[in-house]
Amino acid sequence: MISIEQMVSIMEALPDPVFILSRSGKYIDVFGGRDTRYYHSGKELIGLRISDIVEGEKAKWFLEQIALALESNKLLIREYELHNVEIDRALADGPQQPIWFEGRIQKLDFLIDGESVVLWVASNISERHEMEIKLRELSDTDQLTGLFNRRKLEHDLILHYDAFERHAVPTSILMFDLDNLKIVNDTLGHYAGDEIIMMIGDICRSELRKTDIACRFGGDEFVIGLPSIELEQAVQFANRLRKKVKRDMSLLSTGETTVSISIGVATMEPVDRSYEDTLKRADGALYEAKRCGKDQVVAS
Ligand SMILES: Nc1nc2c(ncn2[C@@H]2O[C@H](COP(=O)(O)OP(=O)(O)OP(=O)(O)O)[C@@H](O)[C@H]2O)c(=O)[nH]1
Repeated sequence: MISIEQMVSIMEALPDPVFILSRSGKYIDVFGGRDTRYYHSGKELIGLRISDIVEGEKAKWFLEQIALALESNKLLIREYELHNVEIDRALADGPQQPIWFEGRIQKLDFLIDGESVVLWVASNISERHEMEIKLRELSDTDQLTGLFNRRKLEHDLILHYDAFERHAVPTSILMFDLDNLKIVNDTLGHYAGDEIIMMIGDICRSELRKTDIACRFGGDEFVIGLPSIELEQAVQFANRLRKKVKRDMSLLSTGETTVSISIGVATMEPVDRSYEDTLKRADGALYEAKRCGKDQVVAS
């Protein structure tokens, strides 16, 4: 049979900190979580309220979660970030970097000082969180250029088409293809061709806003989504990009071969049933740009 003293000792040995919190956000007690590589000691918090130690919006969020766990009477699982600089108290030794926590919040079936209480287990999941971000980036990224891949482009264009349908804010789409890459590959080798494709990635990054979506669509074909940009502005941007590519490529030693880009431009229109219709028009315009002699912009 486990004695009361042993039970307290077990509680203190729990690997993750366990908080007993009242409905009004008072720290009634804290157990466990003593490894300072992962946690700060929470003992200093006992007797304080959440609103005494974190700023308004964050405190409100914690109180909402407590209320939800109390009302649902079910285990509530929430992920959140906390940095010790956000906490208005000197906490004993612990991680200096922000910590991602998984909070497991469960109603307790007794009152303390007339208030309902929850048990809140806060597990440090920072490593897992970082790994998830890396995996997401990898699954969204083209390896050679570091631009987005087609999967991510399609995902984002679906959202932009929804915004267009709801608020009539169009996204313009540029589809472009390198001119004469095959000759570079055939004369200077595949690595020289790869270098050119990578340079296109760098140029896109230098020319685009944070909200733009640049994607390697496949092979030597690229697509750029320009949210909130009308056709005329998109054509101007496309010409700037085309000239920049030509200038940068002229500095390479590709012999007789001139590498440039041909661009098709289209903007979401009410006749479009999905982003794919806009993309098809950009593709048609790109075909025209190639047919008319390459190194040019055609709008659909
Ligand atoms: N080095 C390299 N070449 C690639 C890659 N992906 C596609 N290519 C090449 O890009 C070329 C694409 O074919 P085309 O578009 O017909 O060739 P192009 O010389 O650019 O022709 P135009 O578009 O008519 O100017 C092919 O030779 C592919 O092998 C890549 O990742 N690396």
